[in-house]
Amino acid sequence: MTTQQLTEQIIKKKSFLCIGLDVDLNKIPQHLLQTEDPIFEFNKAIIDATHHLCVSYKPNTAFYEAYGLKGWKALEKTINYLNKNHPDIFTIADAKRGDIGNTSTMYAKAFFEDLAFDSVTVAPYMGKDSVEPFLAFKDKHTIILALTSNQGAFDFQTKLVDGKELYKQVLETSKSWNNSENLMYVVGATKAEYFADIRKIIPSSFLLVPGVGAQGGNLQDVCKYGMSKNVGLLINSSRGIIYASQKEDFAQAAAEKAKDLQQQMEGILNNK
Ligand SMILES: O=C(O)c1cc(=O)[nH]c(=O)n1[C@@H]1O[C@H](COP(=O)(O)O)[C@@H](O)[C@H]1O
Repeated sequence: MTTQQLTEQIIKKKSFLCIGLDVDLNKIPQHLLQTEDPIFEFNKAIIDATHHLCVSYKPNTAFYEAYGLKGWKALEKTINYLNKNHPDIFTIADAKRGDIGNTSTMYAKAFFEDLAFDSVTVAPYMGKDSVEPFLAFKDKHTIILALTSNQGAFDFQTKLVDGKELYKQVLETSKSWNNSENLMYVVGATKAEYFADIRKIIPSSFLLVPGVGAQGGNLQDVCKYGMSKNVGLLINSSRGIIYASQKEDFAQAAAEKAKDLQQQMEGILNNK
């Protein structure tokens, strides 16, 4: 999917919501545990109830890898289900990969070819040759960590290197990489006051913004400082949506939480 097509979906659905599919078997409704594939059944019910309210889904691979082969199979079934039934939805494998070049190529094949995701999250700290193998894939997107939502972001990312914050060095340097038009960036919703500075360096790139909901980030503030001419934002919420209820009505409850965010987004887009 191209960024142009993603923007068209945002305008059509009046939403720039990304729902995080971070499935924890301790948190899903008990009755699903009796099914053959509880992780996939949970995802399918959430997707069926929310696909009209969001433009993207982001399974974090940790929540699948934790369950071994069963978990990876459920991830494969989930991406296949999305690609077959909702090809207009932008899919993100949140895997935070990155390694020496030939290893990154294999990671890229795993997520872009074998699993056919539209994008993958990548840690940029091994530099250009660790990220370019992902960028080489046409119409696929590489979402690198810029300024993350957690407290530890202040350990390194905001430290000055040659007089400039490290995350700004990442933003600036990454623009010179081959196929950098395929880059998107992670910026945490908990860091709203940084968005204006970030937009000075990357005015139109898409930003994946996690941290709304369970981590306390504020949607209005993020949009005020982070929205570009073409919207340029994907706001992620995982636990705040998918665990709205642990009872039989869990999918309906998730849809209500998603609808609440979608309506706020519609209001913001109308006033843009
Ligand atoms: O790359 C990410 O998506 C990510 C980056 C970041 O800075 N902070 C962050 O929370 N995430 C992911 O976004 C999701 C947030 O989940 P909730 O806090 O439950 O909404 C999790 O899958 C995190 O791993």
